[in-house]
Amino acid sequence: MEGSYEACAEAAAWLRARLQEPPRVALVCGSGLGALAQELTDPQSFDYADIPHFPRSTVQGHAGRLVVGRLGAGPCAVLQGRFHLYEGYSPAQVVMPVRTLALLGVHTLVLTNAAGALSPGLAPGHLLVIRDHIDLPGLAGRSPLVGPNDERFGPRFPAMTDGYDPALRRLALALAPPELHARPGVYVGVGGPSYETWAECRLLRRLGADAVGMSTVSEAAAARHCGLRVLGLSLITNAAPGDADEEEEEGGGGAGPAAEAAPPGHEEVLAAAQEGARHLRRLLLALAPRLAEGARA
Ligand SMILES: O=P(O)(O)O[C@@H]1C[C@H](O)[C@@H](CO)O1
Ligand SMILES: Nc1nc2[nH]cnc2c(=O)[nH]1
Repeated sequence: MEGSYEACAEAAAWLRARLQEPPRVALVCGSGLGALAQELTDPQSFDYADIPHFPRSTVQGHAGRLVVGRLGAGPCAVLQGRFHLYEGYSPAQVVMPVRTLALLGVHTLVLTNAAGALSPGLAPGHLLVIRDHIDLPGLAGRSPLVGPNDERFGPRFPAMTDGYDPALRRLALALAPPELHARPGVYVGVGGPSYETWAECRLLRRLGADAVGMSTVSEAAAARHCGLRVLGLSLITNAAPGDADEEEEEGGGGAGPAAEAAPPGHEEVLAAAQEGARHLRRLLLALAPRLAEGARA
């Protein structure tokens, strides 16, 4: 039952019976980004604990609440909190809210996250508009699409070359406030919950990733499987470790990696995300009319 079509359909029916208007657009808030829901007017709020079959949020900065209201003129659902593989949830549980919202009639999904910068051009407070992703858990067999395929969600072999909608991406880049220094790039999703080692960061950079995080990729795969349009936004909250460890290894007398930057921590991630959310809220409002347009891809 966990994460099955029937579980998602029951959750969707429960919500439909209580909503003034079913949402057409949905937004998933990353760590510390729950304030994005403050842009909704006429909000109705539901604790995940009350929605049938919804998992529980266990991570600080993820309130565990679904808020449905109007973003601009269009009906929109905001998930204040998501589920991660490192919490012990299965890939199907992680994407259960996305599939539930698809069954409610959502056609466009905005995935936000807090991420570490791998690319030297990115710094805390900057926005990476996701052009493409590397789904490391998925490549290792932990995709929500593994297992018997339920055709009511989508096809056995969905394409992912068009994972992130190019028109929405261009629009986000054009409308982002200058404070966000928005640029397109590649997000790599890892399993977590430990932050990356120096060597892992070096590997991820060589794979072509610009930012690293512990979410988003499973949700994007499930969303495309259901035919949703996806916009992915990574708010950079910290620099992932750089490339400076060789010198220490060789006994070169350098300051060494520990001196280069403080190691990442969740408190720092939350603080930077809350700061950046102010500007992200403006971007969402500007995007609202175009998010509301359109049907499933
Ligand atoms: O849900 P997101 O991807 O925004 O959360 C990031 C990844 C980890 O859950 C946490 C690490 O600080 O923030
Ligand atoms: N994996 C990972 N996730 C993050 N989320 C926010 N910052 C980071 C980071 O540096 N690494």
